Amino acid sequence: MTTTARGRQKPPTAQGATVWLTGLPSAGKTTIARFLAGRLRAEGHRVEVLDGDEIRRFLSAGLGFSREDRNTNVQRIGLVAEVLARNGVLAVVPVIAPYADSREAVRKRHEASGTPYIEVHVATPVEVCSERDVKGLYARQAAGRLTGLTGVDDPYEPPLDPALALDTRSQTPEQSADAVHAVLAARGLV
Ligand SMILES: Nc1ncnc2c1ncn2[C@@H]1O[C@H](COP(=O)(O)OS(=O)(=O)O)[C@@H](OP(=O)(O)O)[C@H]1O
Ligand SMILES: Nc1ncnc2c1ncn2[C@@H]1O[C@H](COP(=O)(O)OP(=O)(O)O)[C@@H](O)[C@H]1O
Repeated sequence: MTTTARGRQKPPTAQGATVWLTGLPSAGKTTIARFLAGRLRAEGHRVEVLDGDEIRRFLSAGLGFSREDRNTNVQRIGLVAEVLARNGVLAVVPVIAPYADSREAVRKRHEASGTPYIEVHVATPVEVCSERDVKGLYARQAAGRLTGLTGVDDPYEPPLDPALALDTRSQTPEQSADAVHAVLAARGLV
């Protein structure tokens, strides 16, 4: 607590951060984001989950999955996340963000304002993702009804130096979320 000029007690300013969960479709990004957000909220933190699907319905409506459109989508989300995080919110971002240069631009935006940015690679192999196939995208691609699926016939550039890489084959979603929480705790952010 700090004391104001009039002697009133002011709560300490909350420290925000962006946690970006990058990985293939069906890797586990959304599931981990939900578990992590639930735990953080229960601890009293201000949390927003910027879900890729929801963002694409509104903020990024009309964008497709070309390299250019994905970059535009990721930069928009990066801007919103940074604004939230700069103002004390823990912004949790389960978004594929397949290109390293796009992710780097988001990192730089955070660095420019001194806002913590934590990159987590949800490193589920494509074979496991295609078995999970939560939204049926891998089946549609295999049937020739979808092209440009990330990790199959569209690029995914894995992070070279993430704060954390998760092997979701050997963890429950809760364990994966707890591992992300541990990184936040180690950095004094929670
Ligand atoms: N061609 C293609 N490639 C990848 N993903 C596809 C595609 N078409 C639709 N979808 C669905 O779009 C969901 C959101 O994508 P993102 O906004 O996270 O993608 S990106 O970062 O802009 O690349 C993404 O959500 P998740 O499955 O939760 O990752 C997919 O379900
Ligand atoms: N450790 C784990 N972390 C996250 N998801 C997991 C894990 N283990 C199994 N899963 C399952 O994998 C699927 C991932 O789906 P989802 O979170 O929608 O992926 P994405 O958002 O990356 O497309 C869910 O059915 C989830 O229950």
